[in-house]
Amino acid sequence: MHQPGLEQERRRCPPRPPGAGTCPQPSPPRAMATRWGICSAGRISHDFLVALKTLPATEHKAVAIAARDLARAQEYAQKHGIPRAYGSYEELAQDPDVDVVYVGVINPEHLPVGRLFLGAGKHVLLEKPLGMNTAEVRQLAQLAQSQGVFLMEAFWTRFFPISEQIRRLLAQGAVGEVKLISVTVGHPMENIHRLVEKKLGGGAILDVGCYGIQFASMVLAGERPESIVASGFLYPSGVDETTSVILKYAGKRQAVVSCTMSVELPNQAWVCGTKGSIELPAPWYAPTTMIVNHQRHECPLPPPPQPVNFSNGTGMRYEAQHVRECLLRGLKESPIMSLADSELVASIMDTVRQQLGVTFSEDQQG
Ligand SMILES: NC(=O)C1=CN([C@@H]2O[C@H](COP(=O)(O)OP(=O)(O)OC[C@H]3O[C@@H](n4cnc5c(N)ncnc54)[C@H](OP(=O)(O)O)[C@@H]3O)[C@@H](O)[C@H]2O)C=CC1
Ligand SMILES: O=C(O)[C@H](O)[C@H](O)[C@H](O)CO
Repeated sequence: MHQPGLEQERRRCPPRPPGAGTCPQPSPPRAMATRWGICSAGRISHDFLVALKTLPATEHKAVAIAARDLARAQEYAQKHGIPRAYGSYEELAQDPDVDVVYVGVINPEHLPVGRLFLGAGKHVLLEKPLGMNTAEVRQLAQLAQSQGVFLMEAFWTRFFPISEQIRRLLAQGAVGEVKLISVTVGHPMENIHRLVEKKLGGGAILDVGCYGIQFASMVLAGERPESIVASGFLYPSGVDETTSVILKYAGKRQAVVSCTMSVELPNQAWVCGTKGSIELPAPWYAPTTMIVNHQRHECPLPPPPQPVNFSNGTGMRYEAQHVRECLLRGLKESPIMSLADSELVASIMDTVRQQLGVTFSEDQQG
């Protein structure tokens, strides 16, 4: 499963300190390309493949793709120049030439599909939310640990150069003590079947609210809130439509996250501190601009070589680069999006869903 070149490189590269971030510039060619397997021929898998094409082919190669239907896997393989297509995820798991699998399946499948690849000894980059609840996140984290493989939740937001700069600015005290984090995230998405159906793991909290919660967690360096208060509305299907969450932290600090699937929100984020503020314009969760103490900074993305489904979709290049860096260093989890942080985000979402009365069948399973 491991490439000899990568193993050698691992020995040469000492781990970087947590929070050091990923270099936004293309890194010089080192060792062999990271060989990606792609699990699913869905919308986000398409964007991930386009994002990989914005990186040097000497560093990132999509070598195989699997979908539940072979014809769709073949269609994606042809569109994206991927050498091998499989009609089952199991075949991808057994491909010895795949180093790391990008998993872009619907939420309730994250646990079983994640288990399949981790169990086969593959490194895994698994779409958000890592699990349907904290128990699922723990199961995946434990399996990755026992298998000695890398696992990361694909919160792409954290790996944009702007996010790296935010972490640096906060550490330098550029806005003083953070007092309020304010985030809105939401679009009209009621026409997306997987988002309104309970058995498909729908609802705004798991789909987009998670971005706001992980952002608060990043800004406050993984601190656990003292209290969580949520208020919202559900669809008749039992998944959440619109929710606002107040996370209260020690020392009179708050994060306020509003999310919805029914209307377009401003999709902006603010971090307000005792000495200034950081503002992220829309779409803040895929940030290419920030305004720090009234000064604007831009960090544009390379143009997509093919059309993408999601705004700034090529921004997934940064998480892919980060995964490669982690693998080169022999890390089993990311210092930027740790499994403890995934667990914290999941546990906050569990509490929010409990307060709203949103329960999935996965919540009943121990
Ligand atoms: N980081 C980001 O910006 C984004 C992340 N996401 C995340 O990615 C995941 C997928 O979202 P998206 O690509 O929009 O969704 P799609 O509906 O486009 O694709 C989901 C894929 O899930 C697979 N799947 C596996 N089991 C089932 C099942 N029982 N029913 C339906 N589909 C199944 C299918 O794979 P197959 O092709 O094998 O049939 C399908 O292609 C979600 O977890 C979402 O949260 C989504 C959008 C943006
Ligand atoms: O992460 C995302 O951006 C989401 O899953 C989208 O909100 C969703 O696919 C609707 O476009």
